[in-house]
Amino acid sequence: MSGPETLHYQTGFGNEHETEAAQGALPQGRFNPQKAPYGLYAEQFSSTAFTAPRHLNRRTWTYRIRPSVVMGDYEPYRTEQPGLICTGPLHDSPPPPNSLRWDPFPIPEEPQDFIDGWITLAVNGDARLQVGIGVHIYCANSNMDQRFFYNADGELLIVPQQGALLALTEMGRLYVTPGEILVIPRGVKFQIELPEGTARGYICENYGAPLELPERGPVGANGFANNRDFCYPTAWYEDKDGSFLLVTKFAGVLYQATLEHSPLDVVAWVGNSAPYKYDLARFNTINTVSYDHPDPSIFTVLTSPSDRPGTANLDFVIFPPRWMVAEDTFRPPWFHRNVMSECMGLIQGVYDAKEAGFEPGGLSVHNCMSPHGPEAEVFEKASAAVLAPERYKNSLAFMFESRYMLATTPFGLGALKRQKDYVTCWKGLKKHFSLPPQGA
Ligand SMILES: O=C(O)Cc1cc(O)ccc1O
Ligand SMILES: [Fe+2]
Repeated sequence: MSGPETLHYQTGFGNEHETEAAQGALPQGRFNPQKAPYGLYAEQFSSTAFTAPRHLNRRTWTYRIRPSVVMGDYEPYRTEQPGLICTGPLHDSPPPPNSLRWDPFPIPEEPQDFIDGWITLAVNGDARLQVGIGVHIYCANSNMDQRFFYNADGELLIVPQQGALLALTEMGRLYVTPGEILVIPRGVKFQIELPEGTARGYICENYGAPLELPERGPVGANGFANNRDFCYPTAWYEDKDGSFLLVTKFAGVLYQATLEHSPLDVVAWVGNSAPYKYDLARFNTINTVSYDHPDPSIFTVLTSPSDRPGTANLDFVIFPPRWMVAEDTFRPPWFHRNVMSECMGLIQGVYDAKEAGFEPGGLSVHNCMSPHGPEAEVFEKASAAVLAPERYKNSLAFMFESRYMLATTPFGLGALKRQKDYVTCWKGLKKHFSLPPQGA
């Protein structure tokens, strides 16, 4: 097993990293010399168009034992389990204006690896147009065995909630635990192992532009997620012949192809497109020290911009442990209606707007313009609270926020884990209105 202690990382978001698992494997001074060192093949991996502006351009040169084209043809994916992976658009499922919430899904009894353990709950946009997101959860109890996966439909933002993940990828290995996130670029081949035997968590599949760090504006040169805290793997490879499957999701359809060698055969690489992990505890939280509850955009870790300025295809926002000091302020999230569609999950603890019914591993969807906010008990309590400085401890919630309305999958709508009475958490909000007596 490769525990956290044996793995080394290179740090710096979007840096041009370079790494070799065998000394001298990385060509110097050019990317594709006539003969690459040690008989390796050079292969470029492009995550943005060749012509994307320099500050957005992402590509990596890999030096591998065999080029990726050494593989069988793709054919439809064969599985005994009916798949629960869906991709936008969902033509027969209009996005619901009702707010939705699910209890956590259980880890299955039957063997299920990371790929077969995907359940899609909501999607928007259109993967074929590279617009929108898919929201999935995963519940797994087996390592991916003799098979590898890549997603042609988007980048994967993986948010573990329970159990560590060991991601074996073309660019190297990453060990990721709850409280950390893992981002795997579109197209990178990988295998997930479960060092603790079981794992559960969330996946946001980003069909749009690769996630990037948000602007800091007047906050300045530091703060929020700092570039140096993003960890990229060092080169690692296996020179393994055998009988393997490469599974891919391409325009919403799963395919498989045979491989006679492990595709994790990159001995050296250089570039700025690679999987990375980030410990959410490193987030430098910035908030009010005077009054009012600021918009949660102050908690944005990563953003996938759309073509409309400031209006994201996907914002990944967290609600980390922090001090609350706002004076004369209703401190929990306010009641609101938002043009952006919100999908929330909970990694641990209790979320300040919802003290009951929103469990770690659960998920909620509050769609475009659908009203939501603190539940009745939270409203009463926070309206009467003594406003001393208070530390919000041991709690970590997050939000996938998108400009596009979220459609719920038929499985998600029909799931026993869906709380059919979610709306009743606001039923107890009483009328408090009264004017002072006339002439008083
Ligand atoms: O709906 C939610 O709980 C997420 C949220 C949190 C917050 O602090 C302000 C606005 C918002 O949408
Ligand atoms: Fe909200």
